[in-house]
Amino acid sequence: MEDDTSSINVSGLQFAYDGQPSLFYDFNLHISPGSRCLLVGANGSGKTTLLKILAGKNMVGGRDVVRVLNCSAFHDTHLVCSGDLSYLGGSWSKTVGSAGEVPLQGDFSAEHMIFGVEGADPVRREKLIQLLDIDLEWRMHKVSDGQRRRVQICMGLLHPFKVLLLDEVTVDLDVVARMDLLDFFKEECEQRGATIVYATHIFDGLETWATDLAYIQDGELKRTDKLSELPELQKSSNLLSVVESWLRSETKIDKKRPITQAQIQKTSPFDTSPFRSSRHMAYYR
Ligand SMILES: Nc1ncnc2c1ncn2[C@@H]1O[C@H](COP(=O)(O)OP(=O)(O)OP(=O)(O)O)[C@@H](O)[C@H]1O
Repeated sequence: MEDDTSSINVSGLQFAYDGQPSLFYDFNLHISPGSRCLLVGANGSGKTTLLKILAGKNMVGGRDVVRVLNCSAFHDTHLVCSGDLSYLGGSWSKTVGSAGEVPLQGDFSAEHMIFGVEGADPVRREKLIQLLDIDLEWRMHKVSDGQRRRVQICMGLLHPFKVLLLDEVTVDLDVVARMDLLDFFKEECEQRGATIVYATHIFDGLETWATDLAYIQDGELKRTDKLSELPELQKSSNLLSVVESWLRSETKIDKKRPITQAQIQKTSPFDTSPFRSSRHMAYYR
């Protein structure tokens, strides 16, 4: 059901890649302002696809299906152009307002990239350059992955976002950069009421950072929890082992599923999709 007070409202989302069975079917998700929500799930469960849909990169249904800040993520392009909605993904490019996708691997300086983002507040820009320890003289085609990532993150944060979607962007960062960045994100949520959805497989330090967690299996939302109320976490206080146990039990259930003769006939030796969920099994019947 639509909830006007949420930053993110997904109601009855259906989505399939061309020629594929539905990845999302009647998918619903509501995230409150100020949340730092971890998006967890196995490889291929749909995290990146969901983040891209939330970022307005795919048209899915009508204007009411995927709402961000009470606007349609796909139709209301001002969300991205204004910087209110920012998406930082795995590829080496950054969507910068109306300039569209900006590549981050050419022979440009870090300064050229960062100062090329229009309308940035100089104080915020300086803070981010310091925080991410960026040398403005770096040439983008000669930097390490972690250094290139810092510039990408800096550009993505220059405008004070209201909703930030992060797809495993801290993976190249060293421990200090990652922890400083997580602190900065926390501050942004607590001081400005910004909302962050963060898909990751790295759980170090996230027990006390995240406020919420959404767990996806094969495009289905298996659970959403307030981290402070997660019963398993109260027992072990280790998010990694909690998520590990969920993912391991997922595999066990799948392995126990019987394989029908029809599936064997319709499946190539390299296609494991019928093993993944009962919904996908139905597709192959
Ligand atoms: N462009 C595409 N065309 C067809 N199928 C795709 C495409 N991108 C992803 N998929 C499929 O959609 C499903 C979900 O992929 P997605 O990348 O969203 O998963 P994920 O949870 O982000 O995985 P990971 O943890 O590995 O990043 C997978 O089965 C994947 O094979």
